[in-house]
Amino acid sequence: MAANGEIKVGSAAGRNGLPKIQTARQNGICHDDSGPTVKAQTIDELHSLQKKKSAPNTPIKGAQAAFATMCEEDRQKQQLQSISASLASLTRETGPKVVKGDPARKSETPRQVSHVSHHHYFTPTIDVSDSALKFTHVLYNLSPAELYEQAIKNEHGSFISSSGALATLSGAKTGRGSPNIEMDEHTFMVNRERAVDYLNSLDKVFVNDQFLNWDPNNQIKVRIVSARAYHSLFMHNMCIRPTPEELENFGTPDFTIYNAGQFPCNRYTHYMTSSTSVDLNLGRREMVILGTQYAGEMKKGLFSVMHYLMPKRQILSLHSGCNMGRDGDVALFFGLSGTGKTTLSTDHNRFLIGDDEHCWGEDGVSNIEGGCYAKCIDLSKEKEPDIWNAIKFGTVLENVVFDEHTREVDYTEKTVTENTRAAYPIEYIPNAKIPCVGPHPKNVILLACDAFGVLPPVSKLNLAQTMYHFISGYTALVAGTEDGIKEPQATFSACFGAAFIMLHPTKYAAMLAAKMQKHGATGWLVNTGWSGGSYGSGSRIKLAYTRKIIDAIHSGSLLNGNYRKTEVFGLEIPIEVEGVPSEILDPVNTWSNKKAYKETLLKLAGLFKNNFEVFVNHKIGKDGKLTEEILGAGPVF
Ligand SMILES: Nc1ncnc2c1ncn2[C@@H]1O[C@H](COP(=O)(O)OP(=O)(O)O)[C@@H](O)[C@H]1O
Ligand SMILES: C=C(OP(=O)(O)O)C(=O)O
Ligand SMILES: [Ca+2]
Ligand SMILES: [Mn+2]
Repeated sequence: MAANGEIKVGSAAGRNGLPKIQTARQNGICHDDSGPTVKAQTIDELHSLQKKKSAPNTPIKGAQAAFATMCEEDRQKQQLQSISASLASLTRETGPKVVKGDPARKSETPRQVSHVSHHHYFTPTIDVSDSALKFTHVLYNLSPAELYEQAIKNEHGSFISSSGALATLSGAKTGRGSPNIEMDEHTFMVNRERAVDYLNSLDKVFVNDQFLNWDPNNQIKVRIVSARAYHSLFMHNMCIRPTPEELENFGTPDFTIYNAGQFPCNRYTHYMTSSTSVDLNLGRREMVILGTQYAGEMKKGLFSVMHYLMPKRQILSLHSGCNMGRDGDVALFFGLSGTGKTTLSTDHNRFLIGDDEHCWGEDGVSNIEGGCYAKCIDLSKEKEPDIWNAIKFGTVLENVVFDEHTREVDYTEKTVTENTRAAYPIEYIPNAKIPCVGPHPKNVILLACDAFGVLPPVSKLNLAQTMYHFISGYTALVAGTEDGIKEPQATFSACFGAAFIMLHPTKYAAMLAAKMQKHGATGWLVNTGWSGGSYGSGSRIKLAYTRKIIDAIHSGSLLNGNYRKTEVFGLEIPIEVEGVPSEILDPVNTWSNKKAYKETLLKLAGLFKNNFEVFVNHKIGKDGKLTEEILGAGPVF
């Protein structure tokens, strides 16, 4: 019998097969079977015992507890002042009265308020409007578990999937628009005030203080103020997560996002053509989101900021995935959305540095982000096991459809959108390279999903060709027409990221050329799109084949193979690649209608030529000869 009166469940089964319960006795008094008494007088106290205090909210350390408490109070005060300043509207000097914690957890609020007012900080003063008297509770850098609870309690369409991910809906917008950068200051301020007033009107806002860029010398501090737990968890996953110590010394952010995505912009405001607006102000180091809850806006908005800040330091910002082999060979994967950056950089045989946004500086490459944002449409465990396994507790799963009872996700479902996504911390990929930095790239792979089906599955590029295709930034998506007939639609997006670049495309191209030359990197063009015909008659190149091609690039075996040149685009294509049927390496072989092939090839060549027209009068870097070569590196017909 247990001395303290606990209940023991006996191993001997009773007559009905269930374990026999031995009720403990003390001093001959039979106790009830509710177990040891807890040190609580009320149910609230009992609940409070459940939770152990932890960093970063109360980092009280050992014998220095008293001292640490004082520092902690000061630190909290400073932090709240900083957040209040972030939320200040333009008509007031300070922001709302911010309080840490969830207003729903009533027991916390008075303690926090009295604790802070002791420091003469939360004494309400009559200000210009009633809104200034209002408290806004700040949920500061909550953990994924806390954010799950907030989302499930308060946000419609939030559920736990069978694998433990947080399934959410982004609302009416399920994809990205393009951000406004060239609007006037006044209009920005109108939108900023609208977003800030909206956020201040809420009982609680989420604040994330995090970092961007794994290169410690070029890291920036970002603050994200948002109204939804979904947005807070998304950024928790996508940005670099500070340690408790780093958070303690965070100070003032370098850049702040105000995400008021549930609230529309005012369409009577100058420049506003819809109720959606994503505005970047580099001078104020702020971004304002109104009218769209698509979380990708935040990540790509910050990426634009990096495209401005990094080149000023001679660091090239890249819209690319990046991984590294066991021998330290680094590859970059450029490409527009859906071309395979995330899929192909997530490679079980290599170390993942990042799937989407990188910097290339003096010492090598660094990932800007702390997480990945994978497309989930038609995701399969067999073809993409690492991404599949990353969809677990902590991961945000956007706009997917699942069984209402089992919460099993059907990744083939496009009912909400085709752009279903998973956002997870990079360490959810087993072979992530932490810290996410690596040496200078050896291979620069340009990905195009050519739905016309005329680009070869792989071509080796010289430097001029690499620049030509980098500046062109081609891919072809499949868009539905009014008739419902789907046909390929060419997209050209300079530097594979026209929406994010802040300088003229040739500036980034010149930097890339210089770095590739200096470090002896080889350029490749890989078509992850159609083979055997355009969309409709041909089919998408098997992922398994593309992986074999990529393997051959990494290993160096493709560099030393035999090549021949294609007509029109003048691309060097290999005669053979291990594990890939040789006949598919030249697309003409895969088309049964050779005339249709030639017509389609010339059609695409024409689109390339038209697109490049705007660049013909630009010099690329200081090298006049390279500029000439680049202009000659396009299709000839
Ligand atoms: N041959 C292929 N190569 C790369 N991706 C392919 C291929 N065939 C099909 N896919 C699919 O195309 C999508 C590529 O998307 P993703 O890797 O997220 O692109 P990005 O990161 O460039 O936006 C994935 O859903 C992937 O499964
Ligand atoms: C987040 C995005 O990036 P990608 O599709 O390149 O992964 C996006 O385009 O919305
Ligand atoms: Ca993209
Ligand atoms: Mn991606």
